[in-house]
Amino acid sequence: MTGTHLKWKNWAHVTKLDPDKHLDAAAVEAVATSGTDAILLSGTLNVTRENLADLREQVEDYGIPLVVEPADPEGAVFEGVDLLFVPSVLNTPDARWVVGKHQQWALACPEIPWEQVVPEAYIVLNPASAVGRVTRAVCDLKPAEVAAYARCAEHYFHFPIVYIEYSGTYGDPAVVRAASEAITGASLYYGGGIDSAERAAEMGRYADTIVVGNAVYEKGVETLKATVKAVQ
Ligand SMILES: CC(C)=CCC/C(C)=C/CC/C(C)=C/CC/C(C)=C/COP(=O)(O)OP(=O)(O)O
Ligand SMILES: O=P(O)(O)OC[C@@H](O)CO
Ligand SMILES: [Mg+2]
Repeated sequence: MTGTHLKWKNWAHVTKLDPDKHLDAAAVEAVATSGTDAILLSGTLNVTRENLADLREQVEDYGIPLVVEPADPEGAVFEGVDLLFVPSVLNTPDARWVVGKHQQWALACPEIPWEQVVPEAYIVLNPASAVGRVTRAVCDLKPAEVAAYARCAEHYFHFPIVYIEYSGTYGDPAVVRAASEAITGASLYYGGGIDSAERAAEMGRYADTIVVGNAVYEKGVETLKATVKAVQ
């Protein structure tokens, strides 16, 4: 399976696994066969080439699409994965997280396989999350302000993915709804605090794709399966 042939735009449910956390083999198998459409290998802190490769080896034999979502250029590893989802954070005053890291990456690696790269427009809304702290995102935004970022992402920058990120906490459905009403062509991702079928269904009404991360570790695979069932 090559990246360009993957129908990532049809994914309704994605599971985000963190290379900095451990799952045993039974849990990995249960995630890979849960019905989730893809596995994202991603974390803001403590992701190394080693723990990323270890996690990739645990998940790679199940035939499920694998995506790396790097938090820095060192984490941009294409080996053994289908696609790279590369974030740009829109609501930060620090341009490093918009295009600066990307420029450093392009400088260091002149031969990036761009056809395997899918850019993501992140709107980071939990200031206490690792990604919120690292990027110093301005999170105190009204639904209309988030929607305006989403419109810029789609119509001005032509990002294929707009990602409403509440990592670690459950977000405001009114914000996700406003973003969904603001865009037409881009895929709307929602991630943060989804740990039940009810929350999956609520955000799944507005988002094209929901992302479940912490609940896999904190609540287990049965909960993950309930979130899959709620949106498929
Ligand atoms: C140019 C390249 C290849 C990379 C730079 C990419 C950028 C700009 C990243 C900035 C945003 C970021 C750090 C994204 C990482 C993905 C993400 C949001 C992971 C989840 O993070 P948390 O759940 O907050 O962190 P932990 O899981 O580490 O606690
Ligand atoms: O870990 P949770 O809170 O499920 O968030 C999912 C994902 O959006 C994190 O980047
Ligand atoms: Mg996390």
